[in-house]
Amino acid sequence: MLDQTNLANLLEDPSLLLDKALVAGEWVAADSGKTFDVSNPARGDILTPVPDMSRAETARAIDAAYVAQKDWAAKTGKERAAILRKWYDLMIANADDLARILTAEMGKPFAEARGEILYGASFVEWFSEEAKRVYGETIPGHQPDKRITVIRQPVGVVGSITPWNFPNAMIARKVAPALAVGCAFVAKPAGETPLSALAMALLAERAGVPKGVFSVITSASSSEIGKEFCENPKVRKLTFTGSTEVGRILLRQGADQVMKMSMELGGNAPFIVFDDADLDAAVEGTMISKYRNNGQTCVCANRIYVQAGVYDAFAEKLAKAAAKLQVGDGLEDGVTTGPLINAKAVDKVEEHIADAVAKGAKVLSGGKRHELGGTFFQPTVLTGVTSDMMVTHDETFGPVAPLFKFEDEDDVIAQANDTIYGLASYFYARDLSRVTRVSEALEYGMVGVNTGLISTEVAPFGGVKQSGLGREGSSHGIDDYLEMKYICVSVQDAG
Ligand SMILES: NC(=O)C1=CN([C@@H]2O[C@H](COP(=O)(O)OP(=O)(O)OC[C@H]3O[C@@H](n4cnc5c(N)ncnc54)[C@H](OP(=O)(O)O)[C@@H]3O)[C@@H](O)[C@H]2O)C=CC1
Ligand SMILES: O=C(O)CCCC(=O)O
Repeated sequence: MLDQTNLANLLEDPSLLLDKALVAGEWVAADSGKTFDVSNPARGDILTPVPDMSRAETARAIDAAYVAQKDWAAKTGKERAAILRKWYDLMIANADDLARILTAEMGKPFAEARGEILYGASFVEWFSEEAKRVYGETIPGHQPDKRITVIRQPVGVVGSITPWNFPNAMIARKVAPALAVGCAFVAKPAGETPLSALAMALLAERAGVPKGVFSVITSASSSEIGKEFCENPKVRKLTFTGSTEVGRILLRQGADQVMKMSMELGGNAPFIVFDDADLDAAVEGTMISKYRNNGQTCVCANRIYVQAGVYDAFAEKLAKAAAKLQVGDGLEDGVTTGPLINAKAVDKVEEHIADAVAKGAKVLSGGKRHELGGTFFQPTVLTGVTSDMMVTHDETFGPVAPLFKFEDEDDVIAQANDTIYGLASYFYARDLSRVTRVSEALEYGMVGVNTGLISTEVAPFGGVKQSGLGREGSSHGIDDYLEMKYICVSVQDAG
């Protein structure tokens, strides 16, 4: 049993565990002196208090960002790239410590947390490379004397609000493109998981990111910080990952300033298994897509549609695989599945299962709170799930695999698309025509074909419909942090 009573004792570099926030280049307490506690969801013990900041500290961070951004943008792409590359190297060098901090505050198993650190760092690496490629355009003039060029310039100061489920990667894939193109950045991480963000900011400082270019505001009053981002005229863009409900609030709040918005919101991912699929591969893909991060990702399979001919065999194999997951404290060896983030999340999972069972579904595996207590929950498989059940329309965000039975392709596509969401979707099939047809028919920003894991820094991550606006990652990931400027020059005759 590891001694986690003091997280700092588990770290090779204990200075990465911070209890101050980074505002305008200084590590400080809240003006009021108030703090709030960050706790370990696996054990319930308090890891450390952090400053409970308000609009005033946020405004100071924005002021500093506004000033610092000018010099940062004036550097060459190559100079910014070198600093980001150093930041990437430091994230890799400190990956174990960053992963321990992440597991302690969020709960995901250490190996998965380490995977997230590498994933987060990959965005810093990718965008350090893109910093040198912020290309413009030349357009043939519309009149003989006219020369037209298009340049792309940083939007300026960016505010970010991110959730607890990926405390490192969700910030990394926003701050990296922002800094790469010359923006300055003020981050507000989730109240549950600010420690990963603070550790990242310390490493950014060590890498040479200048004072004021990257601030991290810790606060238990997220709505107040959100208002400052939306109402302060020095902030030109807000980037958010979280629930669709909060995304709508922020879009409304930002409307008065007509600010640029990137939204990565909720999902309700369909995962379809056709009769011709490789069943074992489909089970493996479902396990990754459904139980990764204990079901707490916006791209997790939420509705699993299985064609009638393979339904029973698939359900049996999936239940067997789910029963093998090792639930426990993510810092213990061999654990594959941590706790849920909080009691509210457990209530939601229980509500979805109870509703499904009351309407006729059967629990094939799991179904209950785990004997470990706290917010641990048994990985669950439900059969006989139908469209009148809550799980059909609402993201469970937990370890519940609801299996729907379907007969034909048109019917399952209609069911898969019958949602306000459009983030990730998945299907398993071997028929090439079907693969093409179904990929085109799914109304989603991302489609995984014969794979349950689609996330990578090299591809554009994002949704359609009410799952969001904009894309993160890939060469497109910088677009939202840039403004286009068109310059028209009239060339006078030499004489
Ligand atoms: N797309 C995704 O990746 C995610 C989707 N979700 C979905 O949302 C559900 C609820 O999860 P939850 O964590 O409550 O998600 P929220 O959308 O409430 O929280 C995400 C982030 O937004 C902040 N926030 C909350 N309310 C406001 C506000 N009014 N103004 C500004 N910022 C705000 C939170 O801060 P703080 O935590 O400090 O309150 C957090 O940093 C989940 O069950 C899941 O369905 C959740 C997380 C991620
Ligand atoms: O849950 C999210 O918000 C993002 C999922 C992480 C990823 O796969 O990139």
